[in-house]
Amino acid sequence: MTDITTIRNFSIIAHIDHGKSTLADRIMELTGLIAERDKKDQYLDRMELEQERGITIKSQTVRIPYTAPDGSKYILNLIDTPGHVDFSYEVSRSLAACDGALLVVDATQGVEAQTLANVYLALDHDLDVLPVLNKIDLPSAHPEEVCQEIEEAIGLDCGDPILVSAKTGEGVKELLQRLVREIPSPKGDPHQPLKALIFDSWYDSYQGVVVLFRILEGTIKNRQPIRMYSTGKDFEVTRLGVFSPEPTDIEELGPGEVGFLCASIKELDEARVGDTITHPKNPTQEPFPGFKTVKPMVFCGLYPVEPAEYSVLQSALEKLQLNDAAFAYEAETSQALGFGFRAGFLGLLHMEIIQERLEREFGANLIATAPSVIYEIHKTNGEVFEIDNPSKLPSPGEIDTINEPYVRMEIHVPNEYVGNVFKLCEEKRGTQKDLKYLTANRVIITYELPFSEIVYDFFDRLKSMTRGFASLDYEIVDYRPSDLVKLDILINGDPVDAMSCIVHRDNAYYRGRALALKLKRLIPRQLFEVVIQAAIGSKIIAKERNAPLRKNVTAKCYGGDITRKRKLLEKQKEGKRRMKRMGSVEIPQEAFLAAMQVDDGK
Ligand SMILES: Nc1nc2c(ncn2[C@@H]2O[C@H](COP(=O)(O)OP(=O)(O)OP(=O)(O)O)[C@@H](O)[C@H]2O)c(=O)[nH]1
Repeated sequence: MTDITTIRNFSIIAHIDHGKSTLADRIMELTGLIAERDKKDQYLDRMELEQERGITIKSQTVRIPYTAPDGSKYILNLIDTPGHVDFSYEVSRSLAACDGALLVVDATQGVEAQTLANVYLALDHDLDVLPVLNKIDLPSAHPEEVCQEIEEAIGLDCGDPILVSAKTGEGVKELLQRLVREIPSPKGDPHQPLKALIFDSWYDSYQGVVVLFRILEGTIKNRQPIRMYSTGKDFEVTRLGVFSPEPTDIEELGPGEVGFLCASIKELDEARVGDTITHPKNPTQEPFPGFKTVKPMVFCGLYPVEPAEYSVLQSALEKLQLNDAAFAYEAETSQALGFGFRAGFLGLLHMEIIQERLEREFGANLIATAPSVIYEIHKTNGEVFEIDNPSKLPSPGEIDTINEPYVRMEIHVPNEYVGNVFKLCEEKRGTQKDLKYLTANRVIITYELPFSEIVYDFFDRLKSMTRGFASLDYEIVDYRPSDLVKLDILINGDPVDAMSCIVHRDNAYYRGRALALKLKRLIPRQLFEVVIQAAIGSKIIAKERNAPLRKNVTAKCYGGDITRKRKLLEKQKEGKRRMKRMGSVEIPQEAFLAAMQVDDGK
C-alpha cells in the first residue's frame, strides 16, 4: 500500500490539439516510465484508429513513479481524458477520480471553447486546476496575453504560469515539481469500509470485464470478495493491478490509489461506470452518488451491403457495444435496404468512429443512412412518443406538434469572423443569446439552435467560414415545438424510406429540389431511365431524371486489350461493393448521405 501523502491523482484537460497527449508522453519519458527508444508516438492513444485521427477515445490511466530533485518519491496517477465535445461525459467521470488537473492551453492559440467547458467540469468536481501554457517553443507563442485570457475568462489565478514545450520537453521537469507541490494528495482511511469509484470499465476477451477504479476509503486485496453497490452483486477479485504503463499485478491497494481489477464479470452492465465497489461483509454506508447515464442523441441506419452479411454486422455490433456503453443499437427493417440496424451515438464524431471501426476492425461492408436526431411527436389523439427515424413519422393529419431538441452553443472566434458566424447560425434557425469579448479581438458568441441543423454540415461550414479559427462547445438544453415536415424521396416511383428526412417547412421546397439534383448526380446512369422525385406528403415538389445509358462500359476499350478490360471490370466491381440494389436500380452509399450535403442556399 502506498503512503497516501505521496499520491497525486490528476488529469490533463485541454482543448483539442493543444498538446495533451504530447505532454503526457513527455511526462512518462522524463520520469523514465517509457524509454525514448520504445516510445510509440503518443502512448496513451492506444487504438490504431485513435493514432490516425490523433484523438483519444477511451480513457487510459497510468501510474508513474516519480522522484523529485530533493529525493522524495511520489506516485503520480495520470488519468487521461478525451478532448472532444461528444465525449464530455467521459471527461467528467475521469475527473471524478482526480484531485487536480493540469489545464493545458496552447500559447499560440489561447483559450478555446473546450478549454472553458473542460475547466468548468473540473471546477464542478472541486479540482485544483494548474494552468500550463504549452508550445512556448513556437515563435508565435504569446504567453502573457494567454495568461490574461485565462484570468479573465476563467477566473483562474495565472500570476505564476507554468510554461512548457511538450514537444521539446522544456519546462516539463519544473511542471512535475509544481504538480507535486500544488496538487493535493488524496484523503482516505484504510480502516474504513471499502468504497471505490468505478470510473471506467471495458470488455476484454481474455479477462472479461476490466474495471478501473479509485479507492476513496478502505483497501482492496487480490482474491477478496467485492460487491457492486447498485446491483448488490458479489464477485471475487481474480486480478488486481495498475497500468505502469503495461498492466502490472499488485497484491493490495489502499485509499487514494488508482488501479484495475478483474473479477470474472461477464457483462459491462455489472460494473457500471459511476458505481461503488464495496465489501460484502462490511459495506460502506455512503456510496458515490453515481453519474448521469448518457443517452445517444444521434441515430442512423446501418445495413449490410449484401443481405448475407447481416450476421457479420450483427456480431460486430455486439462486440463493439461490449466496449462502449454509450453506443446503442437495435434491429430495424427498411423497405429499401432490407434487414439492418438502427444505431444511436453521442454525437457525429462518435458515429464516424463506430462506422469506421465496423469497417476496419470487423470487415463489415455497410451502407449508412444520414443521421437523425430524436423527435418528440404529439399526436392529435393525445399520444406522445419519440422517433429516431424520420420514416417513422406519422402522417401529417395525425400530428398535433413535433418537438425537436435544441442545443445551446458557445462559439469562440476572432472578431473578423463574427459576421460569418451570425450568418451561418441564422441560416441554421439559430437565436442569438449572448456575445462577449474574451479579449479585444476574440469573441464568445452564444446561440440556441435546433440540434438537427448541426448534425449535418454545421462543423465543416463553420470551419471554412472562419478559416478554422472557430472553436465550439454545445449541450442539449430542451425540446421545442417546430413546424417540421417529412421530405420523402422516390426513385422510379418507389419511396426510399432510408432517404426520408425531417426538415423545417420553410426550407422544405429548397431542400427537396437540391436533394433531388444531388441524387441525380450521385446515382449513376443505368440501362433504363431513373426518375428521382422529392415529395412532401403526396405532393411532388421536385423531379429529376437520369437518361438511360446506351453503351456497355467495356465498349470504350480499344482493340480488345484484355487486361485493360479486366481492370475496368474490376474497378466496376470495386465500385459495386458500395452499391445497394433497390428493385432494379443501383444506388451508391453516398446517395444515402446526400441529405447531409445540401444546405438551404440562403
Ligand atoms: N511546436 C509544438 N508543437 C506541439 C507541442 N505540443 C504539442 N504539439 C503538437 O500539437 C499537435 C497536437 O498535439 P496533441 O498532443 O496530439 O494534442 P491533444 O491535445 O492531445 O489532442 P487530442 O488528443 O486530439 O485532444 C501535435 O501535432 C503535436 O505535435 C509543443 O510544445 N510545441
